[in-house]
Amino acid sequence: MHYVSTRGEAPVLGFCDALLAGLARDGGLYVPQHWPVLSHAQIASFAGKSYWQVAEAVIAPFVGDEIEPAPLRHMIQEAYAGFGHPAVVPLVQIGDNLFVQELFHGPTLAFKDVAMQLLARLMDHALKARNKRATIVGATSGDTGSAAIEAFRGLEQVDIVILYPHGRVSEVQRRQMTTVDAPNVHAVALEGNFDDCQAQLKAMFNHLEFRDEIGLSGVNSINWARIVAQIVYYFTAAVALGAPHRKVSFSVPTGNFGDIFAGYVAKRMGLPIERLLIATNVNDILARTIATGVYEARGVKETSSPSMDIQVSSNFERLLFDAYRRDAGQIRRLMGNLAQSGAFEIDEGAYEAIRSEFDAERADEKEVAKTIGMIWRNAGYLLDPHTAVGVMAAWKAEPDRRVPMVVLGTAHPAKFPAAVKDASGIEPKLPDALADLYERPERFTVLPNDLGVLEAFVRKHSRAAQGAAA
Ligand SMILES: Cc1ncc(COP(=O)(O)O)c(C=O)c1O
Ligand SMILES: N[C@@H](CCOP(=O)(O)O)C(=O)O
Repeated sequence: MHYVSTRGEAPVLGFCDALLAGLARDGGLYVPQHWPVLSHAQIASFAGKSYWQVAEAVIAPFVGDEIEPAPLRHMIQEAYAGFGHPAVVPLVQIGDNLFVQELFHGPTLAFKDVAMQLLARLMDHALKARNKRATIVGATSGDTGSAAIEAFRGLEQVDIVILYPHGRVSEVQRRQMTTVDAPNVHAVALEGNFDDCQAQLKAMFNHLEFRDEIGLSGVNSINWARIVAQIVYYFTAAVALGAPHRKVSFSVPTGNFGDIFAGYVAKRMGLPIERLLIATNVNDILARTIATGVYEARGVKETSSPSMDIQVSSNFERLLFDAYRRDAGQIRRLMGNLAQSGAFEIDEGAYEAIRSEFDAERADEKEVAKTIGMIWRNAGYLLDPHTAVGVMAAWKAEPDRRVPMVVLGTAHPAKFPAAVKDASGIEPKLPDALADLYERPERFTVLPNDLGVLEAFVRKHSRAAQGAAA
């Protein structure tokens, strides 16, 4: 399998090089040259299989012959062995034809662990095979950062710097990033919002000299391998509910568009998904885009679902690339408009292609609180605010739910205890492994939203830049 950039001006790479590259050198995102398709019989055969078996079948076509089957299997098995539920990502019914897929049984209690636990193993494998070191820089609104730090801490081949928006993540999220005592981990509280963190990260990738000097790699969903690992749970959920003989819809709490894009890929691979519902909080750029065809960034508002307080949704570029029939020139034009004027308009044919696959709904702060309270009272189930956005969107989009609707449960309620308690009266408890989180000492550096300062910090902590032997 080969990977091409959505902007068409970067080298075509194999899986491991795309994995280590993160963002393409032309500023675009890597996507596979074609979508692999699984047969009806193959999808049907997933029924009753363990999570790692389905993961192996779904992920292997994207890896091709770049990693031998035995080590790939071993990495997948190891990645999910530590999850706190035997089903890894169990389904829970919370209403008529309404389910939550709990993606938060990994070590940092958010769906990011599902991909990050595998990504760290894949990167370590690829770096060792090349006898190389990498410096990972990640941008986070809270969950990617903690999952990445947990997955990469102590790894000999990598140094990791995580940029999070100062004062705009929950206390649990912050402590998960700042209390890890490992010499290769560096948490930076950036004076700005998540979009600033992501913009600085992309600026580092686009500064090619710096990128090469530090061996820059990425763990955000701009990295194709993140998306690959997230495709798997669409298959396990749908098959548990009767696929491929029956269609299933998904409501996905959305920010950077990575998680729902994984659902789109699952559909391209042959999974019978009826609708993909983009669920946004009041930072609703994607809901507005689906309604009007105009993608227009506005100021970010702080909400009780901080991980979705995002305006520029990186992975939407991957969808546009498909919707424009893979015309990279069109993507360069749209991204140029976005950089220049903060907006672009999607042409009619591409807009129709997007509308044929996606719906979108938005939930405001009152609706999120109401949803958490109602589901607690009616189903005895505690939602985190991000998942609550997904449930409210599902109610709005499909009140009668002809087909089963799976809401992706993207975080454990204990990551956002204040918001959950306000809405339900219940204070969710952290699992035992994190019970002393509030007592652990914190270690982080506050830095201004300034590329030069950030690059100097990263360079100082990069063993690759200092020429340390791998
Ligand atoms: C808890 C939670 N829910 C939803 C999202 C949105 O996912 P995505 O950015 O893949 O759209 C995020 C962050 O990415 C998150 O951390
Ligand atoms: N919500 C995310 C934002 C970054 O998203 P990613 O999927 O591109 O890593 C977070 O929690 O950091």
